Amino acid sequence: MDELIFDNTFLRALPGDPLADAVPREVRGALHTTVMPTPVAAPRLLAWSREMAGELGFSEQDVQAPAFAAVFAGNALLPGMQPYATNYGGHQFGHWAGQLGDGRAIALGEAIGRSGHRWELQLKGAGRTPYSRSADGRAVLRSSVREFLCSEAMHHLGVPTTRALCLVATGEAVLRDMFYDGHPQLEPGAIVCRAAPSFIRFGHFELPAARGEQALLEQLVDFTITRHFPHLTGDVAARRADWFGEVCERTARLMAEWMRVGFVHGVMNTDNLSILGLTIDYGPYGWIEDFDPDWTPNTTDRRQRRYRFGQQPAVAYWNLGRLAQALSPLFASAEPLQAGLQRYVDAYVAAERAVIAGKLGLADWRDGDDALMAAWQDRMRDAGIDMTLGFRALAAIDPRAPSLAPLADAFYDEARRERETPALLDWLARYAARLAGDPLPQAERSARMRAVNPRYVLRNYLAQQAIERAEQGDAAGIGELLDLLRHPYEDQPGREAFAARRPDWARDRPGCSMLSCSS
Ligand SMILES: Nc1ncnc2c1ncn2[C@@H]1O[C@H](COP(=O)(O)OP(=O)(O)OP(=O)(O)O)[C@@H](O)[C@H]1O
Ligand SMILES: [Mg+2]
Repeated sequence: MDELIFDNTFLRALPGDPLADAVPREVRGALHTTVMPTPVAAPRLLAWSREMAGELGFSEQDVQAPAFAAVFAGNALLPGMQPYATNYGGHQFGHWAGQLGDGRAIALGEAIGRSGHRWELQLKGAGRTPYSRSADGRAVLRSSVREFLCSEAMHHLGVPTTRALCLVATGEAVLRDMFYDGHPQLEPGAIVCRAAPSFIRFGHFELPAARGEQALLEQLVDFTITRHFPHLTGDVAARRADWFGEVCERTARLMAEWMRVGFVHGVMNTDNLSILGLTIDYGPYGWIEDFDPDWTPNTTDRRQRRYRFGQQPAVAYWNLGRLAQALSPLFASAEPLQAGLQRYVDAYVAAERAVIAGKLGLADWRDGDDALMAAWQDRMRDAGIDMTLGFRALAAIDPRAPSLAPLADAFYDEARRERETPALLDWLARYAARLAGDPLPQAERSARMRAVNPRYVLRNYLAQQAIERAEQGDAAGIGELLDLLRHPYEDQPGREAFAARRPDWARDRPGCSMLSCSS
């Protein structure tokens, strides 16, 4: 375990807070504060990612040793680890919120993986930092299970994401008012060790910009480019312009991926958008079940629905606008920033077309295919079809004799199924006609479709079942789900139940369809 090498560039290259304690405060002129994780009573390993452990050179024996749980609960450090919390701001639900920062996330350092890639390791729920404001710096088991599982599930789906190394129970209770209704309860606490090339967010740039700390902003921009976008060349002005454009493009591709798999982030504040285009902060996220572009899992956003599924690409664009505004002091004119934002639009259109062609099994996107997709989404919404099952079933449609048989298990409501059958058959006929003019042989088409339309996703109720088991002391359900979600595109004999549509009991149940921000 001691062989892991750390090279803590963020800490070394960027200005830090002269104070090193966890007293809540405004931290100016600095991007990080040295702060130790607060030790916990009884660390116990609940789950771990085989792939991430392998990348970091941890053997199964290492992982199972008590020292591993101690390190990733924040009770001990490996040589080379230098804990710190970072300083960022953000727009929350459309409003500038000022300094936020890592209030419960503590970075341990940047480890060099077996592949040569660098991984910033970060504990979420490791205790108070100067950025905790009035909160406790901790995380509950339920939100930590969800973060651990979804980080790895998204990776296996091929969606850019921060990763998770392990999940450790703290043996301590955390007080949470889950529905903000005046009924706080003690819940088991946990810590996830996340891993990513960097956790830099849009909000890291917004905060120094809002404070007029231009030199700090410039340092952060140039550090980000040098460390994380080394392929960009040219003079400083050109590199900065290209960098912003690439951030826009990566964000566009990420949005197309979320829309492809039916992921709703739930809290797309600018402090939760990664500068590397990774999915970051698995809070009150959810997966689309009965197809509804207006759905959001986040109970805090129930009325405004700012972060609803169908709105995500537009919100990302709005967030990039805030980033552009923050960066504007570094540009002689607005033109490069506007060009970058245009790159978002163009990249999103291109990525969306590729997603449409992939999900419908078309050799190439052609004029009219977006309307075909939109019509299918309308049919799924009106008929109450499960998104994952609905798309997966399309691969089994025979274009010479289209029928609804492959969709038999995808409906949530019998009456709506009956009512919408004629419209569905019309759509199938239109789809079959489109396939008739497409060069892909049927077998290849089906295989391609199954490679982009997952069979297994982290359905909200599945995560909730694993959480409830873990809360009862049996963490095995977490590992079982992770194992399933390692191969989301393969039919896994014996595991059909995990692909089934959400059971009725889970429809309106907290944790299954409604998630609280309280975590
Ligand atoms: N229990 C807590 N203690 C201290 N700070 C917290 C706590 N929960 C959230 N915060 C802080 O509130 C802000 C917004 O929280 P948000 O829910 O977006 O993030 P998060 O889930 O804690 O973390 P991350 O974005 O790192 O995944 C962040 O600054 C976060 O650190
Ligand atoms: Mg956050």
